[in-house]
Amino acid sequence: MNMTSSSHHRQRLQQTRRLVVKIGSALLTNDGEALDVARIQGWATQMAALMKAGVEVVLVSSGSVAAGMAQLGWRQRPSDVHELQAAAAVGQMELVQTWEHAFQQHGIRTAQILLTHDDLSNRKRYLNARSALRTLLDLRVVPVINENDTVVTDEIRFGDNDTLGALAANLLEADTLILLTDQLGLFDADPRHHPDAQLIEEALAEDPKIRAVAGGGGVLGRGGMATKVRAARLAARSGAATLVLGGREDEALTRALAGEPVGTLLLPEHEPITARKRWLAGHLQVKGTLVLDAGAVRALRDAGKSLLPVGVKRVEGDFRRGELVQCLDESGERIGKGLCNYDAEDTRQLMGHPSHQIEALLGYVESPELIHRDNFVLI
Ligand SMILES: Nc1ncnc2c1ncn2[C@@H]1O[C@H](COP(=O)(O)OP(=O)(O)O)[C@@H](O)[C@H]1O
Ligand SMILES: N[C@@H](CCC(=O)OP(=O)(O)O)C(=O)O
Repeated sequence: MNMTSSSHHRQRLQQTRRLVVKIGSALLTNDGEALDVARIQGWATQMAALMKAGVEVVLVSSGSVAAGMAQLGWRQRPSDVHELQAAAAVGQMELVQTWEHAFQQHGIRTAQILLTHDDLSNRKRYLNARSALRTLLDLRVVPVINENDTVVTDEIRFGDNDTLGALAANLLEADTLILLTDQLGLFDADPRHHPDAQLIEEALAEDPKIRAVAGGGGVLGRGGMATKVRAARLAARSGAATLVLGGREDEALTRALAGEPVGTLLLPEHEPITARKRWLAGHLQVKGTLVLDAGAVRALRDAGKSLLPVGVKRVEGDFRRGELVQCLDESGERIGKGLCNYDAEDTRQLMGHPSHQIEALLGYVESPELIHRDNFVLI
């Protein structure tokens, strides 16, 4: 196994700013019993504490089919897709109410987001989802994401919210994806069938040996470790580390983000910044244009610096904070692209001004730079 020095990599979990937590069906419903409300409250308490410490939290919650089955008194997961969809529709109501109630105890609101994989491969819907989710995070609301089971057939058959968790991590450039599950992590063989299997503490998400040990899941969720390992590879594209973590352990989330050696950490091959830049270069569509003066072009191209508002001469397009913009020199040649820390209107107000005037011009300061160098790629 491609083991790496444990403590060093665990530290990156302590630095998590934006976290996606995905919780599987088996865990949420205590292996198919009704929703485990006490545990849900426990996880909400841990997430609320993380939010108070400044971490942005996005939740991907499975469990609609399993909760619906319990409510309808079905003991066996039906194979008929329409019955699965009916169970999901019933269960989703209880699921979101339970999360809303659990977070309410901490003065935090939640929002229901139902997505399909198709939504995230369609450019326009992808950007819509991204903007809505970013706005919710700005409002300190916890998005509770699940698949839109009524309109899909493949996903509901294969039950794969692990992938949805990874896509959410890509979409929001999260630094950490936690897959909470019913095992302590990824083992070198399925512990349900091999009681002496050993927990893998750390590996590269791309390691082929990791793929080989990951088997399918139980009867409720079904994705198993195979979809978790694939999700870790997807999340690694945008630089996120994935932690497969036992959700039944006390304070599992709190301990993991304090850097304790719990669960299996699946790391991106490239440093987060390099991975994010590669992903930025290939995966996002530009929403606007900044025309830069010669000094700013030199700072970005030759000195690898961040872009400051003072070096911007013109702003085109209508983009939101955090969206991708391209940077051109005054002759129209493309210099690069990056994520802009201010929306188009604010950027227009700031252009040409030194950063110490930002507060006076806008009444707030998001950051002194318009585009941080970690979020910029040269073309
Ligand atoms: N190498 C492995 N290590 C740990 N669990 C494994 C492994 N291979 C298969 N599994 C199975 O994956 C299951 C978890 O996946 P799944 O049932 O889909 O859960 P979830 O609902 O959390 O997504 C475990 O209960 C276990 O039986
Ligand atoms: N939308 C389905 C997703 C099922 C699913 O992915 O389950 P899991 O493998 O337990 O995360 C549900 O909520 O039941």
